[in-house]
Amino acid sequence: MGTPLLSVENVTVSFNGFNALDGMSLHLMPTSIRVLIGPNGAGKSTLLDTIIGHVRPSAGRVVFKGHEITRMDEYKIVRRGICRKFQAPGILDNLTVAENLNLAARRHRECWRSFSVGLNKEVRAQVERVLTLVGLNDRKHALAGQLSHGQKQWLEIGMVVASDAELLLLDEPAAGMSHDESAQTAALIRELAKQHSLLVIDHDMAFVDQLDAPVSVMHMGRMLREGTLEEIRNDPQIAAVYLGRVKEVSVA
Ligand SMILES: Nc1ncnc2c1ncn2[C@@H]1O[C@H](COP(=O)(O)OP(=O)(O)OP(=O)(O)O)[C@@H](O)[C@H]1O
Repeated sequence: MGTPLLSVENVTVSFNGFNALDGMSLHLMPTSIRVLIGPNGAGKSTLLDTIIGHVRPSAGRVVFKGHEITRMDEYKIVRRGICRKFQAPGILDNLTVAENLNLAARRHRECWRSFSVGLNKEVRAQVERVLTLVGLNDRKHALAGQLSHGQKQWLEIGMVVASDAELLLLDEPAAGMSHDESAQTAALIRELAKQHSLLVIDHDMAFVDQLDAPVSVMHMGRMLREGTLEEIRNDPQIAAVYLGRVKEVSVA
């Protein structure tokens, strides 16, 4: 087994004495997808917040590409190659699709090389590559505000990719999408996993099934179980932690 891209080791996060994460551990290999599920309040968002440096753990460590990033400032973690996409799109409605991608690609590169001669050419090439990847080539001159809900989500995923993030943290990327849009989003995530790693929170088991990836189940701030979706579905302990929501886990 190779070296993980990301290791979360025994992390504890407390809010006023309550442990939202309580000795949580998770390892993610390069170019892989991991789905994170768990009942409400299990600590999934807090885990993503901790990885990106938004909340500080009181114990444990987070290691990314061999370097400890625990308690590092959020902007430094982003520069190192981790990017989080929230459920609500954070795109600029009055700019075109290409302009939004251009901003994302440029912002990251200018942090590193303000005086680079080849910057414009490099940014343009990156924008073209991402437009194709997220399937928005024919919408590149459209205002982002005029896109459908699904297209907005793909644009935002594209912005994360344009910023050269190696690890993408996605929070319910297919929420509110039609059946077809969900399927396209799952295909996009599988395509992205050829070059990136993705940690995806989702509650929609039909969507999780399409991702065809290992599933980690969180409960009360820790890892309860890891396995295939099939193994998770057939595990009585997992059905028990979901209480009334057993059906959601067991039905495709
Ligand atoms: N800033 C905060 N201050 C106090 N408590 C918090 C804070 N953030 C989260 N919590 C608590 O920590 C626990 C874990 O919350 P978290 O949002 O990480 O769970 P989750 O698994 O993402 O849940 P959901 O699926 O409902 O989004 C919850 O009990 C929540 O109320």
